[in-house]
Amino acid sequence: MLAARAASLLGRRAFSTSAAQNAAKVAVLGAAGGIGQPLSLLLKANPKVTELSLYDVVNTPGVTADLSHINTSSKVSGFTPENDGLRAALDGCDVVVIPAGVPRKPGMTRDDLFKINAGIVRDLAQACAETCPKANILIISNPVNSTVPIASEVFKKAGVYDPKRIFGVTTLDCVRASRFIYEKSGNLVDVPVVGGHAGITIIPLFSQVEGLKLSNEERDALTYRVQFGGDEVVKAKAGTGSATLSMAYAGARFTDSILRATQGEDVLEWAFVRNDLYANEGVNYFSTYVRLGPEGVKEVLPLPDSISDYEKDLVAKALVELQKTEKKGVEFATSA
Ligand SMILES: NC(=O)C1=CN([C@@H]2O[C@H](COP(=O)(O)OP(=O)(O)OC[C@H]3O[C@@H](n4cnc5c(N)ncnc54)[C@H](O)[C@@H]3O)[C@@H](O)[C@H]2O)C=CC1
Ligand SMILES: O=C([O-])CC(=O)C(=O)O
Repeated sequence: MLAARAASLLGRRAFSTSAAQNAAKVAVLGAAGGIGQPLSLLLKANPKVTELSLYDVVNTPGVTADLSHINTSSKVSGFTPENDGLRAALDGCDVVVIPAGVPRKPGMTRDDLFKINAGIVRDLAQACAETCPKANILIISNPVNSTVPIASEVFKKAGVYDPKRIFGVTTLDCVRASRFIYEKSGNLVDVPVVGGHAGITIIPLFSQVEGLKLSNEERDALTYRVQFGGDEVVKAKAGTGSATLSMAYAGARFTDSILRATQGEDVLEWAFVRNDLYANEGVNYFSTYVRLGPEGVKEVLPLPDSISDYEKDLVAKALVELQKTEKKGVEFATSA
């Protein structure tokens, strides 16, 4: 019954009604924020999470007390910077989800967040590298196209880098693309979205959706809507932030995928990870279909040969941008 309720909260997949077989400690860094709170709620409702560790620079005790009254079996603990709280939060973690940092206001690009969020992600990654180097690190903080390279460089410097375990969470792009196609066709289908997570680097592959027929005008409009879906929310929130609830949903889905893979299930997800698909063009991180296993990324799948010429052109444009944002992240992390 409880598991069924949790499943309906997460919406996408049904959970087994038996208790979780494997222990899984999940930390949320930035847990008191707009994404952090609903994400932590969804993780509290996920029976695969046996321990939930919440960290934020403010307001963690209240969020922790609140969530700890929910009658699922996981233990919830809250931490602040006092008493080396970050290390305590990360101790023994299997998965660390990072939505810490500032969100956009109207008129800003995700890259405008670099000035503040780059340092936040660098410092949190440093603590992860020292405290839980084998955990899967799920980065939500923008600009993802730079923060993933930053975290990777921090892990390299610390001598504990495993590219199979650092992920940029691009799931919201797939969730949006799926919803927008549903609004058009009435069919709820997965839509591959590849590339990166900012404007023109976000590439929905509508050609890969079986049976979907779009005119060129419809394809252009839907592509634009997926690429700039984040801006729609930023505009509607009128200065109070960016997507939080849909991101929490997407982050909970991706975390659940990682946990299912950890427990031995064969899972496919789209994620922004280190790979060689476009390394010849100076792009070492690219969101693509990845097969997940107990050790993180088990296989990186290339884009299908059958993508359209229109989509190939979008990939070419995205690579130019991705090369720059990766370089910016690497230079930041290696310069100190
Ligand atoms: N990857 C994606 O698809 C998406 C990414 N985002 C990004 O997620 C980030 C968070 O967004 P919101 O939750 O809306 O922002 P928010 O401002 O509501 O929450 C951020 C939280 O991070 C905390 N924080 C700041 N510095 C910290 C530190 N050093 N350690 C721990 N916690 C710290 C803040 O106290 C705050 O509670 C933003 O960078 C935003 O752009 C947002 C939506 C989608
Ligand atoms: O648009 C933003 O700034 C937040 C984000 O990444 C998204 O909603 O996709």
